Amino acid sequence: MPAPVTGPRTLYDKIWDDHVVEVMEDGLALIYIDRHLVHEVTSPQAFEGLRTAGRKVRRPDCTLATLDHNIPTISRKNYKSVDTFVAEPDSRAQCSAVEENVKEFGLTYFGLADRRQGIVHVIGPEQGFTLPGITCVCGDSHTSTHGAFGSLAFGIGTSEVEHVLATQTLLQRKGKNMRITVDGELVEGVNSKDVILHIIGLIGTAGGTGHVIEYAGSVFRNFSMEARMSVCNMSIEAGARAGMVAPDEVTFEYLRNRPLAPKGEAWDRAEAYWRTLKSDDDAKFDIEVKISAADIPPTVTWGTSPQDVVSITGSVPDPATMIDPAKRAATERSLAYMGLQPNTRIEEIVVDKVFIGSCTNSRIEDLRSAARVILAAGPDARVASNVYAMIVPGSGLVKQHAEAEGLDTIFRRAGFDWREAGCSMCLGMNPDQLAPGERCASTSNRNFEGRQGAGGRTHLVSPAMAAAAAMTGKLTDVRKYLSAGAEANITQGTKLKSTSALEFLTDPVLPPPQPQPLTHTSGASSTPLPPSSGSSVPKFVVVKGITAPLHMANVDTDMIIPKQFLKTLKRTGLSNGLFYALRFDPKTGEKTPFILNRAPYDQAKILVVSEPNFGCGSSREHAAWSLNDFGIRCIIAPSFGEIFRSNAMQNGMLPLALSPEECKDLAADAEAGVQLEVDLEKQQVRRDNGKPAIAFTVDPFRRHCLLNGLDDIALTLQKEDAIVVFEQRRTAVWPWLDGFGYEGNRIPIVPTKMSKKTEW
Ligand SMILES: CC(C)[C@H](C(=O)O)[C@@H](O)C(=O)O
Ligand code: SF4
Repeated sequence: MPAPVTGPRTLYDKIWDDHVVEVMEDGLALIYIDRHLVHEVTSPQAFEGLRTAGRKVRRPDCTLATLDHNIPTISRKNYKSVDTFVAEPDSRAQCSAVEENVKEFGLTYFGLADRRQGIVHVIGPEQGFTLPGITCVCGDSHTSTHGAFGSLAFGIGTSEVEHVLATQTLLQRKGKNMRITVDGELVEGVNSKDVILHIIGLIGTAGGTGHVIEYAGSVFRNFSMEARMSVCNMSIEAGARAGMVAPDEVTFEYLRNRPLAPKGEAWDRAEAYWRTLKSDDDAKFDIEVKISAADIPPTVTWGTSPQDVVSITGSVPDPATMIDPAKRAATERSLAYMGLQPNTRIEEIVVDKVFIGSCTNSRIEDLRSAARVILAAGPDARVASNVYAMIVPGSGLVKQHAEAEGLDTIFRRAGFDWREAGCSMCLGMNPDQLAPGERCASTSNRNFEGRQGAGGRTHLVSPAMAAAAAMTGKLTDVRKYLSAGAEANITQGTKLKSTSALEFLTDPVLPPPQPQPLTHTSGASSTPLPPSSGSSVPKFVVVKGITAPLHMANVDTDMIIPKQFLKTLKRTGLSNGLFYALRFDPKTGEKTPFILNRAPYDQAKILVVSEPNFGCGSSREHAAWSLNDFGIRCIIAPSFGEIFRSNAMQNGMLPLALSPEECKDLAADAEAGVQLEVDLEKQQVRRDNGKPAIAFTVDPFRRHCLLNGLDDIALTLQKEDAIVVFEQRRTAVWPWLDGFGYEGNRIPIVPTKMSKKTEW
């Protein structure tokens, strides 16, 4: 077991220590989860798992549900119900499933008729549901956003969602500490989005893997909460499951009087605790990165990974100048997908669409910053004739707030489409999508292939740069709009009212409703579900068979299973969707020569990836499910996206990290038709060509679970006594965390159903 930190501690160490329910022999810990956000894409199978096992939601008072990914962003003026409003049947089924689940399990829910509805990562902070010092999870990778409040917030897969719903805890191994310090003055036109894009460009999409990032230094101290959220949001794009900023006056000011934040004496107590939440002076970080603010330009992405960044004044990179063959091949592939020629000046790239929205940049400040650029361009500024530009506020309340400040008038007058809240074109699970070949300047966080629509091309930018691109029709240096003349335009133009968010946060805070047993009416009932993960985790002892090689770095989960396959209510039937864009020709639907389409690899049981960071990006457990459905039980790679890794193990699969040299060697063998035998019992990879076996080690607890087909929930339920003891202490030390909206809303804790004793 790793020695607990006894000397000076980091912020992460402190929050971790305050949440440990129990530590196992090998250092794995059961940690308590204070806040759980739920949305329609990653929760239906989890609730179904609870239902099948006859379990309840342990802490409805710590759980908040909404709809965000699948919903149309058209006007809700005539909104009556999800059934009539969400036209696409699979999206509708997921939304209806949430509506049934919140009733059946008695959860607080902000539905489409509620102005508090919005993207999970916007509404949590907005309501004061997110607080400093807490642990916060959601079946969504951008849960890292909430770390801006000095909380430990991270994305989880659907099996873990079920685990949290049932037990309010998670089994976790503590990560390492990384600190990124940005000091100095930012140059004009540079904001939080440029800062985080620059950081990802510097450390790479795997730079933070295995670490929790703390953002420190004068730049983050001077940032507003909105700006801190944009930075922490994209920690996952830097490979880190969580990012955080120590809470300070800015944090407290933002939270004071929010509906779900503590009030009165409880606030004073909470604030006193929150003030202790900072890294000690001599705390040890495993990695330190120091950046000078002056070195950060207005930044955009040119390629298909968030690390493909360049200054707005720069040019598209030239693969011919690259020595590393893997890097050269990846760049050539990205440029072909993006339809870009090497050395093209970035400011010459013409866009077709502009999207201002997403959990990165859809808050009031983001909208203000875009509006300011439009005002600076003068009263006659209009969206360029070649561009369709849309603005999608992050929540119904952000929308109302912006309208009260007159921002919608500025946008509409300039020709922007002003929409209702949701994830929208960030990933295009709803009708807001790019057509094949269309190019978009987007304030979202992912520029993966097909992310905003099959064949669509995404350039990630700040809201100010997006507004500038909308007006010129090209990627544009926003500094052009910040001259003295532009300043005069702003002061002479429409007078903006600055309004406090609190004016809109007036809805009463009610305790969660009583659970209501339901007769199912949605797709959830018409499509019978397979048993939950309950006790159905397959054992992994020895897997032997055809091994397919894959020579790609940073294979993201959008690539493993694209968005259109996330609308299922099941955990199975996804093999056709695996690597869909690579396996099927978009025009003819015919199979391509992709490795998994070719015999014998179409029967592969093992996948060997020669390059690092397999499964980065989104938390969709569908990535693991689709590989499993295809028949692949073991993936060998130099490194993995953390959420993917844990999702795979939750499904009885083995994600095996070997050295880059071993992976390259095994991939070359697989190319030559060599079959592998992965023996978890003996911790060996053997090959049938006589080369020596490769030894490996797997975390003892995980190995034990895989060998015996044990599921985490059953194991955790044996820890009921320890969980209750933790909850008693939590109520005594952090009383503001009990009860939805904390005050007078205490509800009895639902006792968890005990299961039969299973061995750890
Ligand atoms: C649908 C969800 C699993 C996913 C995520 O985890 O990130 C989505 O929000 C995304 O941005 O791709
Ligand atoms: S990244 Fe996009 S799709 Fe994912 S939660 Fe944020 S807005 Fe929604």
